[in-house]
Amino acid sequence: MLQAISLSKNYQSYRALNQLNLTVNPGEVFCLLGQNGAGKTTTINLFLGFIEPSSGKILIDNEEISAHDDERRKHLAYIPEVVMLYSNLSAIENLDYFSKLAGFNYGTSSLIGFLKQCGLQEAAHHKHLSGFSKGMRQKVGIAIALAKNAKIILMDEPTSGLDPKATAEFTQLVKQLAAEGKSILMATHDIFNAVNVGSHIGIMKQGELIHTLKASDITAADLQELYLQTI
Ligand SMILES: Nc1ncnc2c1ncn2[C@@H]1O[C@H](COP(=O)(O)OP(=O)(O)OP(=O)(O)O)[C@@H](O)[C@H]1O
Repeated sequence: MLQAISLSKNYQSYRALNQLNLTVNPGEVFCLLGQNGAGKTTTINLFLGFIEPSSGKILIDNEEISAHDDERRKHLAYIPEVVMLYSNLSAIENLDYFSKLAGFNYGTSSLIGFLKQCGLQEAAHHKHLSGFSKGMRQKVGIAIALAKNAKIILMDEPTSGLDPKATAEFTQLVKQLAAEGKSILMATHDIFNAVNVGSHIGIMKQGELIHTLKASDITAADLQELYLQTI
């Protein structure tokens, strides 16, 4: 379980995040919406330990973690908008490399199993990443998260720039991860996808979480209206 308690971040005198309270339980997909500059990436970067909070707490499984707690952050995986992998290595080689970095040494059949679970077509398993689409890279990124046995997955605008089929495949995969008990926090600009994939939705404005809703309680059209009224 991932939690922020009164989490705030200042960049010099600018308050980028103000007193954020947020919980993502196992099996939940929390989608963060908000205009450019609302504080979504700042939130994700704080959870990842890329930046230090000015005040407030971050908890994983009810235990507070510091910005430098790399050991406890092993439970976290990160899927950015563009998954950074080695273009001159194949999907299997990338997966093997990043798994080993996280302390896991898998045989080829297990590595193939992770890639298959993420829907990467078999013909691509041994191909260099240089020819991969954005959607294919994301599948490898998620395979790495699975191989790391991450309980919590943070995603920053993962469907931005994906075509509708790749978005649908990605959405299906995220639902599958949640069904397996992962806690997922996703920053997105895609209101339709937030309702589709999210269990919970937050709308941020100027560093504050203004609304938190259950996705089952709102339609995409109503969410869009609420979003436009809020921002
Ligand atoms: N390193 C930094 N130094 C100063 N200000 C920053 C820094 N990083 C972010 N900010 C500011 O903090 C605010 C929140 O930025 P953040 O990137 O979290 O927004 P966001 O909601 O992720 O936006 P987007 O949708 O464009 O990704 C913005 O006003 C941004 O300019």
